[in-house]
Amino acid sequence: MSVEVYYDDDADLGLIQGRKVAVIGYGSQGHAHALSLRDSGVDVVIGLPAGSKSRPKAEEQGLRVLTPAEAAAEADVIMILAPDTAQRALYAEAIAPNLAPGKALFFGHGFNIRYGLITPPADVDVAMVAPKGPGHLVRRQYVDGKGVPCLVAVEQDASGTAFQLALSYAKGIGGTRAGAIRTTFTEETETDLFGEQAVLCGGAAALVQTGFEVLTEAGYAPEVAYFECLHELKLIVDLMYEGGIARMRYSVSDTAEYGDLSRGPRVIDSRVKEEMRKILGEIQSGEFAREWVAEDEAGRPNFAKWRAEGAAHPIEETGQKLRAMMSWVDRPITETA
Ligand SMILES: NC(=O)C1=CN([C@@H]2O[C@H](COP(=O)(O)OP(=O)(O)OC[C@H]3O[C@@H](n4cnc5c(N)ncnc54)[C@H](OP(=O)(O)O)[C@@H]3O)[C@@H](O)[C@H]2O)C=CC1
Ligand SMILES: CC[C@](O)(C(C)=O)C(=O)O
Ligand SMILES: [Mg+2]
Ligand SMILES: [Mg+2]
Repeated sequence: MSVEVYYDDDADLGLIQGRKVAVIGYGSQGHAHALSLRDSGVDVVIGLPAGSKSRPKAEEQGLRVLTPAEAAAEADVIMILAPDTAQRALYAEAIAPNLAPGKALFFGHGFNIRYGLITPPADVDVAMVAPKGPGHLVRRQYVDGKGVPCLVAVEQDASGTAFQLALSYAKGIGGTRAGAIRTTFTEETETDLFGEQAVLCGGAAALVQTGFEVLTEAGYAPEVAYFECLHELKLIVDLMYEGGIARMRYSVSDTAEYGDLSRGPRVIDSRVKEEMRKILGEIQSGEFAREWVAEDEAGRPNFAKWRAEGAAHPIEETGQKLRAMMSWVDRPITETA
């Protein structure tokens, strides 16, 4: 199945420049969207609760910060970039009362629409601009004149121009420099959850930790194991990013390539593939969404425990020491650029 990919020349920045945009939330994605839209000449206001710790970060950047309800009331386009689990209550309390015909409700991920946690009225546009990358890199790439690809979708086209408006927004954050793909809320939500669970975050982190454990438990130095299993992974993935798996295989030694071809499928075997299919099934059926919403409502006990266990893994201590010697690696995370 072929998809439509849109680039800068396909998008009219003037559409979003002609609207007032409320960015609700100023975290990883929120700061990137808000600052890049502003730098693209868009009138932006930030919506954050009164006691939010993000408020000073946005204000330091000269952005106007209101409550979510005030920002939603002022804006023509309301982009929700609060945590997925906070969006249902946020929408009911602050956004829904401030929607009116002609306004547009935007999302950075389809979770709340796909799983029926938010049901907007029929007279507003409902669209999504979902960058395929972490917010801090969305901003960094924009500043560097590059862009992170985006998925763009329209759930409800009350105005008849929702897609063009979403594409214009994507241009404002640098997405159409790299390419914006037209998709649906369902496809974005299900593939995004699958990607982060099985490959990008869950799969990659477990692979790195397990490789580190096997080497250190066999008596090898943690520093050697760290460089081998974590640091070098970025350099290997950089080659895949630039030219696919083929370019990585071109650059590594024939010995590495033979080991890759003969041993890789033993690590990621049919059992792993079957588990990936199960994970996808839990996403498609809504089981994962129900579990995550219930976990959040219970105060996130498992999330907190697993996060603490991850932070206490020996690879973190080893990495901290080694990265301290590499000023170009330990780049601080900021909500400015
Ligand atoms: N992280 C990423 O790179 C990506 C995220 N997305 C999607 O973007 C959305 C935002 O995620 P992400 O940027 O990670 O979120 P973060 O957790 O990084 O930031 C959330 C922001 O929302 C604020 N916030 C929390 N509760 C509320 C509320 N009730 N009302 C208004 N603001 C609130 C937080 O303020 P405070 O500082 O006070 O907590 C913070 O500024 C999600 O839908 C996510 O799936 C999509 C692609 C990638
Ligand atoms: C890979 C994780 C992600 O989907 C992202 C940065 O794209 C997220 O939800 O943060
Ligand atoms: Mg993602
Ligand atoms: Mg995601």
